[in-house]
Amino acid sequence: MLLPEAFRHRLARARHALFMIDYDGTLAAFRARRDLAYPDGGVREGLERVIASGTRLVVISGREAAEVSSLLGIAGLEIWGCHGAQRRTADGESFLPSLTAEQQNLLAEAETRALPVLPEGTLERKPLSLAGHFRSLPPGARAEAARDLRQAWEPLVGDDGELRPFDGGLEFRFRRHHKGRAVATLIDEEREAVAAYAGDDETDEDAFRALRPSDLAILVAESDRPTAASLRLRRRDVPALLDEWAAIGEKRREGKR
Ligand SMILES: O=P(O)(O)OC[C@H]1O[C@H](O[C@H]2O[C@H](CO)[C@@H](O)[C@H](O)[C@H]2O)[C@H](O)[C@@H](O)[C@@H]1O
Repeated sequence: MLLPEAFRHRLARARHALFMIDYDGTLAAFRARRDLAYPDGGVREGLERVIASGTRLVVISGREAAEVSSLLGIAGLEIWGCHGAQRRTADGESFLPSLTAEQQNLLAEAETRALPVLPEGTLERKPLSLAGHFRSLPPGARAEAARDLRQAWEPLVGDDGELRPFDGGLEFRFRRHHKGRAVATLIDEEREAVAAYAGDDETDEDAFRALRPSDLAILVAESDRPTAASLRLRRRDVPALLDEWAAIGEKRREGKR
């Protein structure tokens, strides 16, 4: 059993369940080619089983939702992309907040500053942010690219724009778009639900901190590190975690019949 016993009991008795989970580094291994980061074995089946067991399952990713959707290829999956600012419903309808003219100018300026310092093909343009990726660079060039990009973007940091490191890169984003906000919104929509969030990265710490004390924050990591999560699992444990969660829901459903 991977879930703490007290949480298992709460989940077994819950009338509503909410499971929020990150994509890269949690459901899929990191790859130098972002378009090839397909889910690990057993993940698709596990997610489908969780949904069928009656849980509201939401994937919350730094990527645009459509990318996660095409990598996962699961019909009827709710995905909140762009660090949770973009909402894609289970029906595939997508809602993206618009940027102000000032924000659009800031993003354009960030792109202008990034292009001369980043090797070709390492800047990812997203609807609400820009991410510089260092994973595909030779080890010796990574620190240099990270330093140069930080220096290029630092003058743009202010009340609105911020720099956030993530596993393998650095992102220029807007402060109000973060996973903690998405989690707070979902919990507000599902006040009665027993909830959990699982993720691996620095950006997932925002999500952990937005949970209620009775919810479960799961860090997916190979070794310990400072975190707001109370449980740590390895990525290879994730399919079993999904199965365990689904089995509890299935039992709850059988009990209701
Ligand atoms: O919030 P997540 O679902 O964890 O997304 C975080 C970022 O994931 C992607 O980048 C990461 O995965 C790539 C594929 O394995 C890898 O090449 C890169 O080094 C990783 O940082 C995605 O490209 C970003 O937009 C997401 O913010």
